[in-house]
Amino acid sequence: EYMKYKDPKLAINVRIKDLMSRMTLEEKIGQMVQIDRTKASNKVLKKYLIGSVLSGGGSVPAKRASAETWVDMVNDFQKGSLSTRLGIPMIYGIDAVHGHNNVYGATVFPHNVGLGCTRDPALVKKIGAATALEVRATGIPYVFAPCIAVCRDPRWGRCFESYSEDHTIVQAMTEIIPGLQGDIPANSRKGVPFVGGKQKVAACAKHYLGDGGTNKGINENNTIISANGLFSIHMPAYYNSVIKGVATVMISYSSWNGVKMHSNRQLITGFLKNRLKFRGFVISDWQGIDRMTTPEHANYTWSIITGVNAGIDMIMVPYNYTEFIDGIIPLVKGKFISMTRIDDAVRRILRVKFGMGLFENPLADYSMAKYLGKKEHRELAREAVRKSLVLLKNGKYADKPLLPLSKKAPKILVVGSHADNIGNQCGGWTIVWQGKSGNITTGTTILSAIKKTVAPETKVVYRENPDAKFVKNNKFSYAIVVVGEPPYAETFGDSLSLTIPETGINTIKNVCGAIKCVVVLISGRPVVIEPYISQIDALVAAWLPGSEGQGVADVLFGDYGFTGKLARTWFKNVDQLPMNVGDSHYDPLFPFGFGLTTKP
Ligand SMILES: OC[C@@H]1[C@@H](O)[C@H](O)[C@@H](O)c2nc(CNc3ccccc3)cn21
Repeated sequence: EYMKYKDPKLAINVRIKDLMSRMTLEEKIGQMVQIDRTKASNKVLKKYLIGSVLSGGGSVPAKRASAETWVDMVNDFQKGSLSTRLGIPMIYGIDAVHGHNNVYGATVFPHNVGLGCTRDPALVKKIGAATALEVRATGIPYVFAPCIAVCRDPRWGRCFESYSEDHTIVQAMTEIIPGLQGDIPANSRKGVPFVGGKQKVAACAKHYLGDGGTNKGINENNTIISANGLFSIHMPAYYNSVIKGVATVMISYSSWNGVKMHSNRQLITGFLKNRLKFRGFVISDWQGIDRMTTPEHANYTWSIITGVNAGIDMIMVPYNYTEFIDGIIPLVKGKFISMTRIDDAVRRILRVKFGMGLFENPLADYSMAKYLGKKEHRELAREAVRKSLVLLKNGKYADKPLLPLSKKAPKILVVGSHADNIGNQCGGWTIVWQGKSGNITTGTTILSAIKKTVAPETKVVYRENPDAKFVKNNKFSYAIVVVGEPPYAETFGDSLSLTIPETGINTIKNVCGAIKCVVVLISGRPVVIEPYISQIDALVAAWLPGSEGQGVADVLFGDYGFTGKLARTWFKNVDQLPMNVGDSHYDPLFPFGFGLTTKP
């Protein structure tokens, strides 16, 4: 029969009010629960009234699953939610942090560390729009992106997820949010979540607050900084995100001056909700409330009370959802958590779901499958790769630049662990959580791009790690050396040494010691390179370019000029860290903003 909340002609506030008035405590609590897909099913969603499901890094319905398989999985979960008493649709979330990176065949864009070097917010907005289409192709309406961390120490394992050490660049790159969600209508109230229809997705500004400022870059650790420092460096991009209508904000595992962010009521409720007027929902990180205690999960009751009372609206449980539900219900009944707090959380979640049209379009179809890995998106990614490259050295003598390389050299040598390896050029959060070396998805390796770019008569010889004799005795005009960091994510990426693996250094020495070489560095951050600079003729920072390696060859061979500028200080040695632009003591190998250019 007719119920106001089901009527799309009514104002969202009217629909929320009507629905809230009908909901039991169990139905309200269910909306606050997000579980991993491995624990979800049509039956579980129906029985426990779960409001959200996620794919953790690399969690897929099947290896190399097609868009249609994804759609079928999401729809099956959704039908469970739609069959509940009130039929509130669930929202499925996934980390699409550089394209739809969990999905085989999706376009993999450069990671944020490279995008910051483009200084091109309009480009990043287009990347958001393309990503939204590829995510919707798989029936998913919500992404845990963008990460708007301001990484202040490259020893942090997640520094590659940060656009820059300079918050103003991070602020500019929040343009990805209207790309993902759509432009907010001119007269809409600031802070209200906005998602413009079935070709757009809800976004998530993360991780609030100060994730990029932890001590020595230790992941999930302590950000020791004054309130002034926190608000001037780590907060600004959240203003931009809220003004642009970001639908959700994810809380950081890290602490500020010893206080866990997941417990920080002043910053979550006091500032983000009450001062910035953020009206979307706040989501915890994975087991974020468990990790409020040491050891984690040591006092789950306290974690639930403190996390929910701090202002967390949706809990990424993700596995022990019965423990959470059975834990929180008595806490509300016993007034440890007020009904007002629960209603605020549910209202925010419903506002996002109503606002994005999820009640009207809860189920996906196969009509958007064609967007996954679409040629136009790969061309956009290729452009982003071109603009992200930073030329740090171009020839041992200023009047003898090595780049752009000749396409007509008779014979050239390509070497290195990262030259013919899609997995290595994509980095972490690709196909699997940590990323993986090898032929893990579709795309163009740097080697195949080089082969496509040089003249047909040019001979391209590839050796992953040749010895010096081979290099010397084969009359190569020059060598392209592609080496760098292996893929990593989160704590696995934390490094105090910031060296690249020995093999890569070996390759540089063997090759650059014998013939003219251009080193293309694949890394998630500045790494130790100073000791080898004198042996290297030309040096390119390529960051983590993603699936479209053609963009690297486009610029190496002069079809396009180098334009990228460092968005991060390149240190001389790790003893200098942390060292950021503006610091009183600033003695970099290459300063923030540095980047040589070449003419196309
Ligand atoms: O994938 C969901 C979230 C992601 O959006 C956050 O940015 C990230 O902090 C995040 N981490 C995990 C899983 N972390 C984890 C760490 C150690 C063991 C198991 C899981 C999930 N997520």
